[in-house]
Amino acid sequence: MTTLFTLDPEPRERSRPRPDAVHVPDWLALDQQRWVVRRFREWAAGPVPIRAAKVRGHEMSVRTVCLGWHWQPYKYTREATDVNGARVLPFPDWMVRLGRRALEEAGYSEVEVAGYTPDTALANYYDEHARMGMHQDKDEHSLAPIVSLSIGDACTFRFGNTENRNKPYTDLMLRSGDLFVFGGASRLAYHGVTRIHPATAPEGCGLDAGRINITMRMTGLND
Ligand SMILES: O=C(O)CCC(=O)C(=O)O
Ligand SMILES: [Fe+2]
Repeated sequence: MTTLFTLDPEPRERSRPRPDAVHVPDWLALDQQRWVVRRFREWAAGPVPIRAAKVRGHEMSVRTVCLGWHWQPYKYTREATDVNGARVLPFPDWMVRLGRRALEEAGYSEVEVAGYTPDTALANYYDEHARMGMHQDKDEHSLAPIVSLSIGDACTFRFGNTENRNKPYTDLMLRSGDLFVFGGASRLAYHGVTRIHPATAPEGCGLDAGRINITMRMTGLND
């Protein structure tokens, strides 16, 4: 039975909002979250500093730093030609291993797991006012699954359909440590972040305010 002021909330259930999309609550432990937040702070410092990408001349409210390949709306490049021209940091081996473990957790086959070699990550920072409009991740030339990790404040994540930005969609609460994987029939589903819930980051996650989201992807690009 749940009571109002319970200290240990009930474990949250795993869900599949659509075929080939899975939400795994509390996947990363607090010490792992803290470790990733430390890495995020290193990435954000450069060589390509974290920045708000411009979409059709308008700065996004989310700030992004990339690994492996630099994303700017509609393309991936090795050098951040829209920031300072520097080459982005390499994609770390530990993140490839983490991505494979995420697919395993999400129920992908051994062959799919072994073949998963993400080569770019977009690490986003949301302050309490930041949002991300409904969009498809379609600048990649590969339809390999996307692995998403969340740390810090919770958000409302809207996961929709592959046709358009409108209903049907499912609103999920992504909290610190949660994993979300979308591939296969959901790889091109529209999705976005409709709000950040301030002051919901758990003690010890390494982030006092705001939310970090990391998505790893396969670009399908060669040098
Ligand atoms: O912040 C999130 O959970 C989603 C981020 C996202 O959709 C993206 O970076 O393309
Ligand atoms: Fe996205």
